Amino acid sequence: MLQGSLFDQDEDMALGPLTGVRRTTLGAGAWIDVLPGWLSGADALYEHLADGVPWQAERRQMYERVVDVPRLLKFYGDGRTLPHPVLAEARDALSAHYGEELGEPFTTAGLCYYRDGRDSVAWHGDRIGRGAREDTMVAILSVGAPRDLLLRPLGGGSGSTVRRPLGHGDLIVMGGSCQRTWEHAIPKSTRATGPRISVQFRPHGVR
Ligand SMILES: O=C(O)CCC(=O)C(=O)O
Ligand SMILES: [Fe+2]
Repeated sequence: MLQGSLFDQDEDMALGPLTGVRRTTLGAGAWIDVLPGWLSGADALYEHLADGVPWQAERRQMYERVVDVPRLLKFYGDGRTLPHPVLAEARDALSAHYGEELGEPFTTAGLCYYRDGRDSVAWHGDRIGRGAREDTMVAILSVGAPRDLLLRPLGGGSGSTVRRPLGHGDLIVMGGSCQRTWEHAIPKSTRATGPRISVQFRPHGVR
């Protein structure tokens, strides 16, 4: 459960204007846009998603072993009804704000549930789809406990790692060549860490 005292339990859920995003150029054609507190009143969304999404535990082949994926997942493809109306509002606001630069709308939503600090996502780029070849954007809305998102240039060594803490209601957008020239990760945390849910909005064919 979230600690009520830390969060805005009674605040109305509302998305702020995207005009407040701040862009950081990472290099090699990659950038990130950050907007802390994009969604206010995010407690209700966290609770709704934690309880209401049919979360899936997945297992993946890793070399000769099958291992648990260290987070729960649920993917909503193009045209699927999202589990809360504010997520459709968020997707449409992102499409309106970035449409010209991106050249297409955001259409899918991937949800991840990090139950505690042991859950994580290893270094990767979102390169299953077109992100392997083309510039694109992946926009992430974070709710629940804060976790760090790390970014590093592909093959560039850990000296150039960028750390962006993502808190309750925060938005980060990875853009340009970020998925193919950089990698990102949510590292495990050894500190007592509450649960976090992230919602990744992507265009059609990016995964
Ligand atoms: O949880 C996050 O913020 C990142 C998730 C991610 O990188 C992914 O699902 O591809
Ligand atoms: Fe990713």
